[in-house]
Formats: sequence, structure tokens, C-alpha cells
Amino acid sequence: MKFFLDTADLDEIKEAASWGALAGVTTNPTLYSRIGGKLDDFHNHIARICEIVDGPVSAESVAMTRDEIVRDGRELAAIAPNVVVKIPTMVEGLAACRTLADEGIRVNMTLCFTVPQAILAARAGARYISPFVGRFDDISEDGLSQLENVVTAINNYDYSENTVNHEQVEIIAASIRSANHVTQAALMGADIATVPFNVLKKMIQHPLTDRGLESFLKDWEKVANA
Ligand SMILES: O=P(O)(O)OC[C@H]1O[C@](O)(CO)[C@@H](O)[C@@H]1O
Repeated sequence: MKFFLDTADLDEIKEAASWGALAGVTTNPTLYSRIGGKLDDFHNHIARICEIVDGPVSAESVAMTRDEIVRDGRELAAIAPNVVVKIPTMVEGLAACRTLADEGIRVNMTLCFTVPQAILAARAGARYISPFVGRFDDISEDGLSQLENVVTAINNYDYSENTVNHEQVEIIAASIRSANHVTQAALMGADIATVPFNVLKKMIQHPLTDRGLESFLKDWEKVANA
């Protein structure tokens, strides 16, 4: 499994990248607004993220028609070679995905909740598909089971004939709220988890690691003082 950081915060991205395990970044309009982002600085901000991270950086279009999404997508993709255009899973989004994929632009289909949505996204040439986990949990449904269904359904077939350079479609477990979501997503075979920085920090922590470290240090002090 690969990890993307789900944020638009440059300090979080720099810190996570320094850990050596970061494969990419996802942003969305909410995350950009949370850092006080300005409309006319959006493209520059994506460029700054792409300078920090080599891997895919998802930048979302907020357009609602296929022509506008395609126009947005071309502009976003021109920012850096590792930009992935993020598009909502809706009819206009599918049509735009097809056009952009045919032009060699990688697309991440977001706001995906069901197997049929994911299959249509894969057929329309999506390179990444982002099923949401936490938002299902928010409405008292089981987000992890929904994710598992999407992982199984997509892995049952080969969609690479539809994608840029015939790359494999990858499933990004999105709307991740806990380290346990990551564990379960990895066990079911999701390719990527995109995680907020607070979840990434929790992923490295365990009280037994802390306790073990404390006792190793204490015992090493005895060796040093012997
Ligand atoms: O439900 P949340 O925590 O707002 O997460 C929304 C998800 O949407 C995305 O835009 C999907 O890629 C991610 O940025 C994020 O994982």
C-alpha cells in the first residue's frame, strides 16, 4: 500500500515528506479553503506542492460542465508533470475524464461511493478512483465494507486498456479518519490510502513502542555507566 497525504498545508507536506514514506498528495476545495487559500494563488500553490513531492498531486476542478472541467483539467495538468486532475464522479465528470485521459492527462475520480460509480470511472479512463470511507460512517453506514466492494469489483477486471499508457487503475481509500481505517484498507488490498496528517501521526504511534524504547534507553544507561 502507498500513502498520500490529504492536505493543502505546505508545512504538513514538508514534514510528512521528510519521513521518507510519502508517495503523493491529495487536495480538495475544503482543504485549500482551510489553509486560507486564495483563488488566484491556487495554481501557484499546487506548483509549490509539486516541488516538495515527486509523486502524484491531485488538484480538483470545481467546474460543473464537461467542457469547463476539461479546460480546468488542461490548465491544472500544465502546472507540473505530476499533477493528477481530480474530478467528481458524475456524468459531466465521466465525459471530461474520457477526454482528458485520451489526451494523456491522469485523472482521479473523487466523491465515489458505489461499485457502479467506480466501474464507470474505470471505463472512462480514470487512473485513480477515490471511494470515501468516513462519509459513509458519518451517515451510519459501513464505509469499510463499501470500500471493500469497490476494491473487489475493480480488481475482478483489467481496466488498463482505458488508462493513460495502459497503467493499472489504483484505488485510493479516501475520507480516512483513523489508523484502523488504514489497517482495514490495507488488508482488503486498497492500493493507496490518502490520510490527513493527524492520522499519519497516529499510524506511527504505539504505547508498547514507547514503553520498549524507554526500557532500552534505561538499560543502555546501565551499560554506559558500568
Ligand atoms: O470526508 P473527509 O474527511 O472530508 O475526506 C474527503 C476526502 O475527499 C478527497 O477529496 C478525496 O480524494 C480527499 O481529499 C479526502 O480523503
